[in-house]
Amino acid sequence: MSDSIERLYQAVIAARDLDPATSRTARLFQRGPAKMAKKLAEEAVEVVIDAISGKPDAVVRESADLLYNLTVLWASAGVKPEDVWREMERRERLLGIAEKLPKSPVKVPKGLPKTAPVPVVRRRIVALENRLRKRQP
Ligand SMILES: N=c1c2ncn([C@@H]3O[C@H](COP(=O)(O)OP(=O)(O)OP(=O)(O)O)[C@@H](O)[C@H]3O)c2ncn1[C@@H]1O[C@H](COP(=O)(O)O)[C@@H](O)[C@H]1O
Repeated sequence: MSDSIERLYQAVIAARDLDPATSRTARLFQRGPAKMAKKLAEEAVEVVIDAISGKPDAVVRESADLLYNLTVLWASAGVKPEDVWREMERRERLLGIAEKLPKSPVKVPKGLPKTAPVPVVRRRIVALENRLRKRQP
């Protein structure tokens, strides 16, 4: 799937400077990030509605539109697909490590007065992330 998105990203970059009268992508770039964001949000809602309505074929079509509009917004924001893949790989490593940790739920002591602040449960993954960040060059 990442190959398809990377090809689409290259096509979006190539279409950016085409004639907005004939290229939807060029028209989106001409109208700017706010319009791109609006289209992306609309497509996300369309995916949600079709999924809840039990229309998998429509979910497929709208997901393709969603990925197209996301790719356009990435290009506009200066984000490349490989930036996102790198973040996903980083989380996979973190989650992979976190999955091996014992899940120790934080026990809130009984009898705390109602006004006492509830202890903030910091997910272990955050601690791991800090450790990994220290290790990275
Ligand atoms: N992958 C896509 C792609 N997916 C979806 N879309 C457009 O996204 C729209 C889907 O959103 P909507 O359902 O809201 O459609 P719409 O109601 O017509 O859109 P609006 O009237 O709301 O603007 C469709 O009209 C498609 O034209 C795409 N438009 C272009 N591409 C690719 O982008 C590249 C550049 O193409 P051009 O933009 O045509 O230069 C090419 O590789 C294309 O294949």
